[in-house]
Amino acid sequence: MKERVNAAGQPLKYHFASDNYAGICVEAWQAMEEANRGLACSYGDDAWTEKACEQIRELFETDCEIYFVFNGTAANSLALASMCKSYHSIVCHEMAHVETDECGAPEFFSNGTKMLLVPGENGKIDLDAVEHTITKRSDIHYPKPRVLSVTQATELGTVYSVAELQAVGEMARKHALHVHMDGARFGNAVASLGVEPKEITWQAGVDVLTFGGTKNGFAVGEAVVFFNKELAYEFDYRCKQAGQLASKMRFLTAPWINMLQSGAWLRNATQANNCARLLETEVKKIPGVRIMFPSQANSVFIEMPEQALAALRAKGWHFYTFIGAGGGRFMCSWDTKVDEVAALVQDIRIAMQL
Ligand SMILES: Cc1ncc(COP(=O)(O)O)c(C=O)c1O
Ligand SMILES: C[C@H](O)[C@H](N)C(=O)O
Repeated sequence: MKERVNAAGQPLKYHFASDNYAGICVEAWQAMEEANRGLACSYGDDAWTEKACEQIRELFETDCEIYFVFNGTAANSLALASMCKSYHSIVCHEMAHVETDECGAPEFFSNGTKMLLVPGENGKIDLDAVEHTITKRSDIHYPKPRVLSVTQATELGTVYSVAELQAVGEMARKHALHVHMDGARFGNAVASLGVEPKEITWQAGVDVLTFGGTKNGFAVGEAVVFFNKELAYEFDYRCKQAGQLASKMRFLTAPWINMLQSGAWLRNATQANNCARLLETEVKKIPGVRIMFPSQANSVFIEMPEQALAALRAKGWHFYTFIGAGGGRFMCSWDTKVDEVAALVQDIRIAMQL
């Protein structure tokens, strides 16, 4: 494949663009290869899918319903649509992916549910703002709040603590709301907190989790985990109608078995988080740059002058600046290497001296 270069002829460096840029880890690849043996039932009636569900129930230590879809937008949107009616509203952070980066899919798949946005420091919902949003109106003209959505780890690279999530659950119960957790980077949150998955999900009051595989080293695929099994009613039909029921489901689900059994899901997340910690530590030593949010998962948001950002791009570095409140997002993945962090730090140091 021909190497891509920028306008300055520099090879493009995707190492910190997004964890979506990384490839497939060996454990996921081997699992797909192992599943590629002969014939198997389609549409999820295969042995690998059954085993993957068992493995996820074992991980969360509870009986839950699990479905597998191709990506996180589908996982979030279909999960949210199963948690509310079209005349309801979903309360989420103003920088939530379901609001900013899913192109209206949650509203589309729920036939019109309204997103009600709340602020909050470091990408986490402010519960006073949530309560105000939920209670400020009770008239028939206001889209009735029904779901509280949080992202764990957040879009800004922070992580809700167990206590914070318990407070979210209490708020939801107080106002008869369901709790949705966008867990596109759930593994990174578990690795960061060092807790059991159950502590930051059903034990805190989460009803439905979208559990990310894609960013964790899988080829493709997210698990929609219903801890509140009533909300899973006819979810299979919702997936089918949305074009999210994989005919060769075994290739989505086989990796879940190996990744969870081997612990690779947590190793991968830990590697990504550790690289982000190293990046944050080293960048903090450079005069003139500012770390915008506490880096608690696998991304670091760095504020620097525009000409420094331009100098990094001129050297081929590719990164997003449209997430959060400006600055550059530098996202580590399971495949990030320490020497790649060092190379970026060196180029930031040089860019800041121009
Ligand atoms: C916080 C968050 N949620 C969900 C997603 C899922 O998006 P996609 O549909 O691209 O898999 C992403 C994508 O990277 C994300 O960053
Ligand atoms: C922002 C983009 O949609 C993707 N979710 C990412 O985090 O890279």
